[in-house]
Amino acid sequence: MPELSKMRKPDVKVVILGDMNVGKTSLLHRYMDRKFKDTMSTVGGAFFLKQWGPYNISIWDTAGREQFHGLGSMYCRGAAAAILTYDVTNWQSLAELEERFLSLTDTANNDCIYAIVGNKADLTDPQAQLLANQDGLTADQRVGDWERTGEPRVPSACPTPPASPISLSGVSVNKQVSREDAEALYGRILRYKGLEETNSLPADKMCFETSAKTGYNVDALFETLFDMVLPSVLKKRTEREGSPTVDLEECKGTGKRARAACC
Ligand SMILES: Nc1nc2c(ncn2[C@@H]2O[C@H](COP(=O)(O)OP(=O)(O)OP(=O)(O)O)[C@@H](O)[C@H]2O)c(=O)[nH]1
Ligand SMILES: [Mg+2]
Repeated sequence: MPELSKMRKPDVKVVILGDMNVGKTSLLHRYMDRKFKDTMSTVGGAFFLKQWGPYNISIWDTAGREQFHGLGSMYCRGAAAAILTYDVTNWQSLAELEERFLSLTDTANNDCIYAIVGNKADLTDPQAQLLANQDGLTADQRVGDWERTGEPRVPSACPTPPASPISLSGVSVNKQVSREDAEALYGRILRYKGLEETNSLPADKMCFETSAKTGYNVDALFETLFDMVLPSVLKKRTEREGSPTVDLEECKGTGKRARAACC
């Protein structure tokens, strides 16, 4: 792990928000460490550093618990992208994004981009679950939300756990939020921000369904966003260095899988 003191200041900031238990920390672990790990409910916030080509991206994980709500706008300050995360099996977690988390992004950059992410797709989507079976995960790693050990949590995914791992033929259980619901929320976010839909990134590109557990769509989420924030990175760097020109080719396709530091 690179020493933080030797690392350059991050060029751009991405923040992940959403209700407790939706899987924000798990998504970050899956992306950064390539693993689905046991998590503890986040206290305050934490950040990860990702090297993306020649740039450093800081990704801020936040706590979904109500008691840390006051810190949210601080974590969003200066963000170039916000990942608004819900749990596809929990309708309330989508509603909370609008009711509780959207206003926190008032401190983000004016040109901040927004992704709406429905996590835990492995619980509802055969394709997302299939990856788990192909991944060579152990039965232990495949256990669901409700069976994990560690700090007790209030399970929001399902009121009652299934008796056995969900079979591919029966995975459409408990899906409470459709893509259309997420896309409709994206439209409302644009309106809240005073943005025209026609001049903004389209909803179908900015709404993702992911599984931190199987890895489904996780790389696509982060890497699509990183590519989208590059103009913001370049603008910031130009402002900082006072350079009138930037080389857009410089940042394409290099070091995409570079290891990142986290703390
Ligand atoms: N089935 C399934 N469970 C998941 C997935 N992602 C996370 N979980 C489980 O959901 C629970 C909460 O995950 P976290 O990543 O800690 O959730 P969080 O959003 O960071 O929660 P806070 O830190 O409290 O805000 C844990 O039991 C995870 O194992 C997923 O993609 N699929
Ligand atoms: Mg967390």
